[in-house]
Amino acid sequence: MASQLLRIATAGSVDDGKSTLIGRLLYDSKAIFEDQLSSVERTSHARGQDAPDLALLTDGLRAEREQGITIDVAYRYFATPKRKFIIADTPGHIQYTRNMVTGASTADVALILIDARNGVLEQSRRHAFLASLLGIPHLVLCINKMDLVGYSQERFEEIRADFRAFATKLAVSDLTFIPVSALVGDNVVTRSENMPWYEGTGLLRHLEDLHVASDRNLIDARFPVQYVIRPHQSSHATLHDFRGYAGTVAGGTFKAGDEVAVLPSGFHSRVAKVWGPGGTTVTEAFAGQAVTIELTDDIDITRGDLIARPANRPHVGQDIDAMVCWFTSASALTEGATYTIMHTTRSTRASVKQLDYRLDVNTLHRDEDAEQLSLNEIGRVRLRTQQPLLFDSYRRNRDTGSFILIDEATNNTVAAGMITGPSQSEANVVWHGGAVTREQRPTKGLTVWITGLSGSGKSSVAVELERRLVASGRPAYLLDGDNLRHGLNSDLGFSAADRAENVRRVAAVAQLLADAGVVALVSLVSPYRADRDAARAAHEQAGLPFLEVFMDTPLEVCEQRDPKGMYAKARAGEITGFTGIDDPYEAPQSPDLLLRPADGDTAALAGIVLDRVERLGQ
Ligand SMILES: Nc1ncnc2c1ncn2[C@@H]1O[C@H](COP(=O)(O)OS(=O)(=O)O)[C@@H](OP(=O)(O)O)[C@H]1O
Ligand SMILES: Nc1ncnc2c1ncn2[C@@H]1O[C@H](COP(=O)(O)OP(=O)(O)O)[C@@H](O)[C@H]1O
Repeated sequence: MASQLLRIATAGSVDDGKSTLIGRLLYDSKAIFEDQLSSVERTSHARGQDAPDLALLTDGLRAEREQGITIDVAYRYFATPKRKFIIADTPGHIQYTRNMVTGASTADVALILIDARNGVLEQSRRHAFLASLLGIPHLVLCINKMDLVGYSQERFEEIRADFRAFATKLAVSDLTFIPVSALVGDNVVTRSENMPWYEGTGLLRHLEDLHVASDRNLIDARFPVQYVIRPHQSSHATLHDFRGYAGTVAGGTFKAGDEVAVLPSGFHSRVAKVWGPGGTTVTEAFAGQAVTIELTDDIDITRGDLIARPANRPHVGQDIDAMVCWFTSASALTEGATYTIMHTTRSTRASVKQLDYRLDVNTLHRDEDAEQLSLNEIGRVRLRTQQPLLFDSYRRNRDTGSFILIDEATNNTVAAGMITGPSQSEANVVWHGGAVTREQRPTKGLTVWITGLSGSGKSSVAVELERRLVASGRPAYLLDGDNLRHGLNSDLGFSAADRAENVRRVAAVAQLLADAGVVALVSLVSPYRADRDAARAAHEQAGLPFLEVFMDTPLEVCEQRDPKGMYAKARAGEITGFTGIDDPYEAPQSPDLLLRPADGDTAALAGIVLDRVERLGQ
């Protein structure tokens, strides 16, 4: 593989020596153009300086930049024989949050500068926090101006200990400290002879050797469709019938032959071909590559849809929890406000249902009474979108996990957001507590969630459980997917989005029953892991026990039983998207209970579940 590109974000102010450090990297690695250098040398000379002022390399650029208000982040490219680098240089002025978020959201590594004389300042903590919020996997702390503290090892150790104490509260997995002097050149490109006590590598060497391949998410295949190339659109005769989907791979890989699911419709197909930018086919497309995908079937796909794997899909939903950074002083984020949300290739409207808290980035304190987010402030919000989004958590995927908010009146970008996950219940809505507490109720409720293929025996076990529990005096109630689809869920079909909604509603009803002291017995195919996980999370958040029972009956057995003749119809093509046949079933990875036909008949299986329920207490 060609030398891997490293994306670097820098944080720190001019005073910390950031510009000089970048200049030093470019200068000592001979990565700057001759004309730039001679201009810097001339200017330095004119100012009576002997050595070139390396800060001019980046500051000159900044001066140009500040004339225009739109470009806040400058990207510098340089290369060594080992690697190519892009540095996002974000000025440390008032718009720091915005600049850091825009400049650093794709970074592999963040360089944070600390002036050795000043030690860890609020600003250093803020930058480190932002880097961790943005999910930048590697953090390099350059303790700069070591020449001004007599190259003191003690001072270096002191700053390192101080910063480490703060960093334990952050989600940073790789933290490196390098003592440098950008001005003199110590430990930037060449190892310093002034600090023999430092046994690590210099900055450039560290950046060259940084292993980032494993940081990339190669598992979750995601392809947000940017535009559809329709048949007859091309005048080229051979392309006359061509229908392709253009976009940038946002995770995992895509290659011809891959089975895919198109969301939100849930239709399945296969990748026929993957076209690269040059108009030739490529064997495989990776995250970050712009390609056109051709499928074997003609499916109705529009911009904003997403192609994924049948057994590995993003969340589909309208209720989203996210951390949001507010960018503008012209307005503030408040509950109830509505914005345009741009998420991957989809845009829709989003309203702020709730501002959970505002975060003090210096102390990491959460202010739950906050009523708004102003310029540079960060907080957690709950959003409701008009159309469902197809998303992952930002932690899992930076592309499908991030969005921006646009003010509909001014068309300005007012915020960037990082999705933490689907909204975790209505627990934060003002809940009108009744007069009776859960403890005061005569029985303790819980939810038994039985998942499995159609015909796996879910209903049989659930019916038997209900009978036995009620006979023993314990209130229990069966929520059967089939039955609920006649009433509560009669508006839902079997697309991935509808199934997600089906599961969400049934989980909400189960939660109410469990809260009331009833054993809610859910019998639902619920084929997607993410949906079941969300049901569990909602229960856990509300402090209610949740028991996931997996009816692990092999497909062949279910198909043989075929009590309603559904499998026969699915095989005959009379029903499409039937779970197990041409729709996926994502088996639970760690269910609370796993029941197999070999474990006994319905009565025996119900007995196993009952045992577990009784062990949870009354
Ligand atoms: N396309 C498709 N896929 C799966 N199942 C289908 C489909 N179409 C109809 N049915 C019948 O509907 C029952 C499943 O409904 P659920 O509400 O449990 O499904 S889901 O949880 O929303 O996936 C299920 O009933 P059970 O056999 O009781 O599980 C099926 O008989
Ligand atoms: N443990 C079992 N052993 C043998 N047959 C079973 C068992 N459990 C259920 N069945 C039979 O399998 C069929 C499907 O069961 P059902 O409970 O309706 O499944 P599901 O609710 O998962 O669709 C029924 O005909 C039922 O009699």
